[in-house]
Amino acid sequence: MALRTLSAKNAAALDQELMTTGAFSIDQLMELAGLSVSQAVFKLQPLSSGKRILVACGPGNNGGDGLVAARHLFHYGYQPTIYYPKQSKNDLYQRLSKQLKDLKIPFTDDFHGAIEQTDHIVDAIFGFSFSGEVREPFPSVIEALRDTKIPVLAVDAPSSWNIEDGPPASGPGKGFTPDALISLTAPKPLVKWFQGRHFLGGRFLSPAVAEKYELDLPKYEGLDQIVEIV
Ligand SMILES: NC(=O)C1=CN([C@@H]2O[C@H](COP(=O)(O)OP(=O)(O)OC[C@H]3O[C@@H](n4cnc5c(N)ncnc54)[C@H](O)[C@@H]3O)[C@@H](O)[C@H]2O)[C@H](O)CC1
Ligand SMILES: [K+]
Repeated sequence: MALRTLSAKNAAALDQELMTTGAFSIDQLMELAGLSVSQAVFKLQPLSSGKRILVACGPGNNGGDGLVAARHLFHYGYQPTIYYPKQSKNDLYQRLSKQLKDLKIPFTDDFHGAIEQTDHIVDAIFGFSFSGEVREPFPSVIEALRDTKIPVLAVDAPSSWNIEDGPPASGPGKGFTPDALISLTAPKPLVKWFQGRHFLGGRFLSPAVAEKYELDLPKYEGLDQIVEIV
């Protein structure tokens, strides 16, 4: 099933529309995005195969999705660890971090040490607003994601990939091919170059918005917040 894609520009416009005329708040959208990420982890990494999940969070909303996912994962019985080197002062991210600290979920500054002690990794570093060369402190983190044998689930985009043009031809992300991807609301054009397991989240889109942005509304099963694209 090849779903229609959403450019970075239209993804930002759609989010703005949901939060204005659509009357959603960013907290709601991020909660639903993070919940869908947690469900993808549950599908990819059964609790019986290892509970340790390293969640790498970037400075924007992609990172926020990772923080939300970590909270849900804790409640499912996983042991998340957070790497969040560029913490935003924004109230929403502060509250999401506080919720995790109240659950005694560890935050680490040592990504390279943490990657040796995890069963699965969530790449919530950059989403549809990534552009240009990867800036510090993330180049060595992206290299570690590229080189590790531990499975990686990328949130909305493999971090460092160009949203329209896919994998970078140079830099730390050259050769970074995560095992799985969860696209949020709609796949971005980069999925053309992605070959792993692919999930879609965003079970809140109205038929009218889907039609306006020319998106496919997939058939979600039961209580699922995700659907696997096969
Ligand atoms: N509709 C949905 O399903 C929702 C998805 N969400 C997620 O939000 C991201 C997009 O979030 P945004 O804040 O616009 O941007 P990013 O997180 O992708 O990144 C911005 C952040 O990164 C910095 N940055 C950009 N380029 C670089 C670079 N080359 N080097 C270093 N740092 C860089 C930039 O300065 C910002 O700080 C979307 O993909 C979804 O994951 C929302 O949760 C809402 C609902
Ligand atoms: K990402």
